Amino acid sequence: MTTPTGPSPAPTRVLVLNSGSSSVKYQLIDMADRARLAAGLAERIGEETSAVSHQPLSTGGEKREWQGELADHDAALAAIAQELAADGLGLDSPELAAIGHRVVHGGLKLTEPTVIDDAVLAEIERLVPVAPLHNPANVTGIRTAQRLRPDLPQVAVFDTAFHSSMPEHAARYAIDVETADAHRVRRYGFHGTSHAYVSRKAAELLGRDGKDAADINLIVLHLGNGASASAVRAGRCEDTSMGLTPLEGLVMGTRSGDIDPAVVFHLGRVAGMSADEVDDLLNKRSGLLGLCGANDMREIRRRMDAGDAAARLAFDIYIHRLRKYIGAYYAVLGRVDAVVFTAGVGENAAPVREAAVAGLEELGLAVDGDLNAAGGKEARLISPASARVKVAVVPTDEELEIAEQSYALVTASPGPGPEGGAG
Ligand SMILES: Nc1ncnc2c1ncn2[C@@H]1O[C@H](COP(=O)(O)OP(=O)(O)O)[C@@H](O)[C@H]1O
Ligand SMILES: CC(=O)OP(=O)(O)O
Ligand SMILES: [Mg+2]
Repeated sequence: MTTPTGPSPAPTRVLVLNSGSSSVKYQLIDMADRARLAAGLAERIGEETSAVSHQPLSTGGEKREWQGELADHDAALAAIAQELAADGLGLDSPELAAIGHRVVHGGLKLTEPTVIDDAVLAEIERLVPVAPLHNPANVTGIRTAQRLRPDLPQVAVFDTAFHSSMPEHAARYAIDVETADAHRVRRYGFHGTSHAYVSRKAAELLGRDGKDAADINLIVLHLGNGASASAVRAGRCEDTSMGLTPLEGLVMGTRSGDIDPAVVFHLGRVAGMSADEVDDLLNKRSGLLGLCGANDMREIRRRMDAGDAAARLAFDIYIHRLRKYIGAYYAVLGRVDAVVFTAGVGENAAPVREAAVAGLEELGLAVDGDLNAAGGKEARLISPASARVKVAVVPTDEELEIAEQSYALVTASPGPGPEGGAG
């Protein structure tokens, strides 16, 4: 007897890897129905107290936690692969269509989702100096994934891509043009995958109120560990708060955001600090952490409630900067339909949202106390019904967006694989 063997169905699953300096977030998504099959996080990579938490979503099983030592990203990906395999979703699965990687800096050349070949990987590595906290981890994640599945297309989706539409007057620093061009010193912007996804979801939300998506102006506030604001007109970025690197702009968990560049020379001349030491200070020992010793907004709120003056001041500085950007982008856009909060702090911290727009009724901005306090996982409005400018909370989903873009690319290519892709 012979068993009928039809052509095997085309693979539809995408594994998304978001590799950070000491963590890897991952999701396995089936693009046939956008079902999330598994999600998890490997953290504290390189320490003795590494941990993996894995959510087996396809089986509805219990979250699994593992603790031990993950020496490096290779070890972390091996642990992730093992967790997936335990659910029958191993990396050797023929149902995998692609592995999608979040890559933070794509520079001037890489502005579209791209199948990764040697030249693309070399370009991502070349950009390490302008994304020192992120691109090295992205490169490691890609190399490890390539080793595990050399046959699969590996797709890079860039944080900088969405902002490549910024007009020249927003993207250029006011410094000597020849020097800037010789070294590609300009504003690139980051968190673009999130800003793009959230802008689209916010337009859908406002569209239910009868707004025309092609005429919606938004101020999007992505407030996570890293934080950035963007001014979006009809789905295109007009300005964003991060610049050459993800250090410019808002006050962040451990990054200073905007600072007089002369602070750098001053610390060099007066404190004898090297460029690398100042880099480390501004990226890793500043922001909320530098101001009050904590970078988690939950911890800062707890300390404020207990009367901690340093936590109060850190919060006030964070909010002051945020309000300056709301004002600036209001002026950039001229007319604003909504201010949109997203990411860990933006989605969860009602006091941050309230303080960010407090007293701005003259600009048409206000939040409703009850709506703001009510939690929820759905995109929602938190402004009073009468508000001229809406305030919204829109959960971001960088992983789904990366999966969408990766899958679209590999299914559009003539023959999926590095030869068939864009580049
Ligand atoms: N319930 C909450 N209240 C206040 N802040 C929160 C809450 N939940 C998460 N956060 C904040 O979100 C931050 C992480 O945001 P996230 O978007 O996950 O960041 P990243 O992707 O950069 O790691 C944490 O540092 C924490 O301050
Ligand atoms: C670009 C950036 O700041 O990313 P993250 O918020 O993940 O650190
Ligand atoms: Mg994030």
